[in-house]
Amino acid sequence: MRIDVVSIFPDYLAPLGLSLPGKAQATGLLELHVHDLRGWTRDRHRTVDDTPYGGGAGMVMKPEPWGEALDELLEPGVTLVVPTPSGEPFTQALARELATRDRLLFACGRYEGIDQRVLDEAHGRAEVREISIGDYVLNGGEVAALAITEAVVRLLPGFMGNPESLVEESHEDGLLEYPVYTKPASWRGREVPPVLLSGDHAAIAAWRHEQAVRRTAARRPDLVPASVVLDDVEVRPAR
Ligand SMILES: Nc1ccc2ncsc2c1
Repeated sequence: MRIDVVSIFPDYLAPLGLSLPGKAQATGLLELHVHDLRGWTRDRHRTVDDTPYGGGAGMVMKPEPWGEALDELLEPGVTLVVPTPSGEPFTQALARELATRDRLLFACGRYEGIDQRVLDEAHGRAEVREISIGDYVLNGGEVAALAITEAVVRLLPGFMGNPESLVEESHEDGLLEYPVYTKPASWRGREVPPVLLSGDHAAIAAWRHEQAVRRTAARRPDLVPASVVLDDVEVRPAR
């Protein structure tokens, strides 16, 4: 997979050279290119934003630099990923979908966003996915690009040493992860649940699944499959 990221803060993407994505690059599974949007500006001040038509606070990213960046990078077969608070929610299912693509191009907006005409034009010639990583206020799309990249890259075939570890993870089966324990067996008067020391793998698997369901019901009732009924789990009311 090749990933290109365009941002006015390219250094923000430096962590992609470390840990998971860094390893993928070293093994040839991932080709990563980070670009400074200002490289596609034409004026001496390298202007990337301007005031919004219709008034209002903040600035909007100008279409010209983005248009030229996409002219160069949005080649046939590239999926354009636009992190935005108004996007579709990013989920593990969407991460799996993006992991099937040959090339991703992240357009990281700042300010109040990118002139809509850039996205409208891109829709006419490429797959465009506007994606949100959550309902809170960030200053731009770079954090989302980091998160989406990590979630996608670790799904690339051959990247994770033990593919089995991908199956048990949180959200892979739609549930939150069960609680985990390691040595020592007793710590500050707190003991590891005995079932985990029993060697009974069926009992351990059953306990872990029940813990995952209980934790999901308590913290994320929206994720609990309708088929599951837990009569003794306190589910916090939706705020
Ligand atoms: N403010 C905000 C919230 C979510 C989000 N997701 C991708 S960019 C972004 C920006």
